Amino acid sequence: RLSLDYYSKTCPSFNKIMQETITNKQITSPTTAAGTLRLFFHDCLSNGCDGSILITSTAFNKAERDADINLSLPGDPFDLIVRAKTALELSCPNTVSCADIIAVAARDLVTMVGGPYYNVYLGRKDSRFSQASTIEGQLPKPNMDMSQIIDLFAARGFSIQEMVALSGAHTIGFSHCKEFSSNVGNDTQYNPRFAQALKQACSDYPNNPTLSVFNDIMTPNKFDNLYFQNLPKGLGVLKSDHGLYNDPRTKPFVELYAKDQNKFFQDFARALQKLSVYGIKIGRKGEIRRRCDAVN
Ligand code: HEM
Ligand SMILES: [Ca+2]
Ligand SMILES: [Ca+2]
Repeated sequence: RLSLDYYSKTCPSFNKIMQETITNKQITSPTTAAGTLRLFFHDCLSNGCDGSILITSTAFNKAERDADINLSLPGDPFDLIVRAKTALELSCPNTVSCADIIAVAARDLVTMVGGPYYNVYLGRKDSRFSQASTIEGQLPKPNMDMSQIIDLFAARGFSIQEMVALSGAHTIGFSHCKEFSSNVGNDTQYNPRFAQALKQACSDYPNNPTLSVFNDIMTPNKFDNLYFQNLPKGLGVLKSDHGLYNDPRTKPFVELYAKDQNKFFQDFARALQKLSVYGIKIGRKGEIRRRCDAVN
């Protein structure tokens, strides 16, 4: 079973090593926080929070991280996990799972950029496989309509309110132009001046696929509720962001979180804590990987 002090005897330096590694990485690469939160979300929704997303492909196996939807995950969070795992293996070999490392890193980074703190229960095991072909349909896409997104979360036990709270993660980080550019011109939900600015920022994106914009133009690096305040003003970036304000099932929660940051923090923390134990493997259902990018 999971517990808060899972490593207190077997790896007493766990907390210290995690904190040092995470702080160093975030200070030198401030985009690590958003990247790690998205990495964690994608790991958990694809076959559970089991580190399956960290495995690299081989000649015989195309792994999850090479599925189309994961190709935009930045390198920094993967690098962070490697650093933490390397340091942990020196102090306490074969003890700490990669799945636990991501869960703690996501929590610490959310807190570090201004968001809420919540407890992360430990003792997850790592998956023994990772296949790109298994994740089709497991992750939301910005062009899905709201019913599809609601159903996708509901199938995993998350309510509409929890889904809206979790989407508040878009208060930090980036989206690449290809994720929204086809909607900007013909979607009236965008604020016209904002649409103009997005078009301009993305004008060269067919030639330059790395072009991207902030998810929250007001406070892109701070975890707060400005994302929800942006939506009624037409300042959402993705079609799915606009959808949250334009669907009667989700709109009341957008309005609630736009008004009340404490409520957003409370609900986000609770929902992310719930997500962080989704589909976990314990006991013999998994292993402690020696390297996070390969099964033992
Ligand atoms: C509700 C449905 C959701 C959809 C359709 C969606 C879609 C996307 C897309 C297309 C991007 C841009 C990625 C890129 O271009 O690099 C993105 C970014 C991001 N998403 Fe979501 N997302 C959803 C929910 C969530 C949830 C629940 C979380 C976490 C709890 C999350 C966390 C993030 C973060 C942190 C980023 C920024 C990543 C970065 O800066 O590297 N998203 N999302
Ligand atoms: Ca997984
Ligand atoms: Ca923000």
